[in-house]
Amino acid sequence: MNIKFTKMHGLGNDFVMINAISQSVTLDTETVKCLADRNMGIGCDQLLVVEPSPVDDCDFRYRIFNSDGGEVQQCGNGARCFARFVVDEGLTDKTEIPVLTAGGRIVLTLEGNDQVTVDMGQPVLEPADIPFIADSQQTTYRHTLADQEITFSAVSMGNPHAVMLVKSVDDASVKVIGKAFQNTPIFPEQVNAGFMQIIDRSNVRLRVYERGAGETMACGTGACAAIVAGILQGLLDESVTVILPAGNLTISWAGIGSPVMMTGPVTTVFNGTIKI
Ligand SMILES: N[C@H](CCC[C@H](N)C(=O)O)C(=O)O
Repeated sequence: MNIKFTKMHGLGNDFVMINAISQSVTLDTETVKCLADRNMGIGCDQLLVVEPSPVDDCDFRYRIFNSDGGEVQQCGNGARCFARFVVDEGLTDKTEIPVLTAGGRIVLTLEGNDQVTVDMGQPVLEPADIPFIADSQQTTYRHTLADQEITFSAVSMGNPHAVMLVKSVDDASVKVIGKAFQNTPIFPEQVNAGFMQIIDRSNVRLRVYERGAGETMACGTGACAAIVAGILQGLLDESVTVILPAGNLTISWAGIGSPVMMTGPVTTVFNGTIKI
C-alpha cells in the first residue's frame, strides 16, 4: 500500500499527517508504530488522520495516534497543524474549522502568518472523568512516585495531564518522574506529565513527558493543562505565554465554565509517499 503523507510540526512536536478522505488507508497499531519510527519509518511523535465527520456540527474527524501506536483523545499542537493541512489538501477553504476528536469537538481558526488558534474546550477536573483515582476533587494532590513526594494537579483536556510546579525545568527529573507516572494505578489510562516553571504571572516554561511518546519538544494540551492548574492555584493571570525551546504558545482561560484558547505556529516540513 502506498500512503501519501505530510510531515509537519508545532514547535518541534512533530507529526505525520494522513488524508484518509482522498486516499484509502488502513492503519493498525503496528503500521502506526512503523510510520512513527525514526529509524525504520518516517518518524514522528504522533500520527494524525483526517477522516470524514460522522456528525453534522463538525467538518472532519481528527484521529490521533501516539508513536507507540495507541489512539488517544486529543493533541493540541496537532490540531493547529490539522487546520493548515486540511486547507493545503484542498479539503476546505474555511478559516474556522470545527473538528471531532475522541476527546470532543474543538474549533480551529487560521489566523494567517502561520498562526492557528484552537478553542480546546473546557478543562475537566472531576477525577473520575480524567481518569484519576482520588477520594475527592482537589486543586493539588500528593503521591509518592519514584521514591519522591510529588505534588501535582490533575486536569483533562480530553486527554489526561498531571502538572507539577518546579523551580527550574532544566533541573527537573522529567524522564524518571514522567516514566513513574506511566506505571502508577492512580492514572488507569496513564498520563501526560507536565513540569512547569513559573517565571511571573504571565510567563512560564514547560517540559512534558508525554504518554505514549516520551518527552516532546512541545505539548499543546500539556500547555493548556498547565495554565489551568496555575490559574486554579492563583499563580497565573488569564493569558499566559508558554516559553518552549522552539518558540511560544499563548494560552488563555477565563476560569471554570470557559474554554481554554491556544494560539501558536504551524510548520509544514515536506510531503512524501511511503510504501508499506
Ligand atoms: N501524548 C498525548 C497525545 C498528544 C498530545 C500532544 N502532542 C499535544 O500537542 O497536545 C496523549 O497521549 O494524551
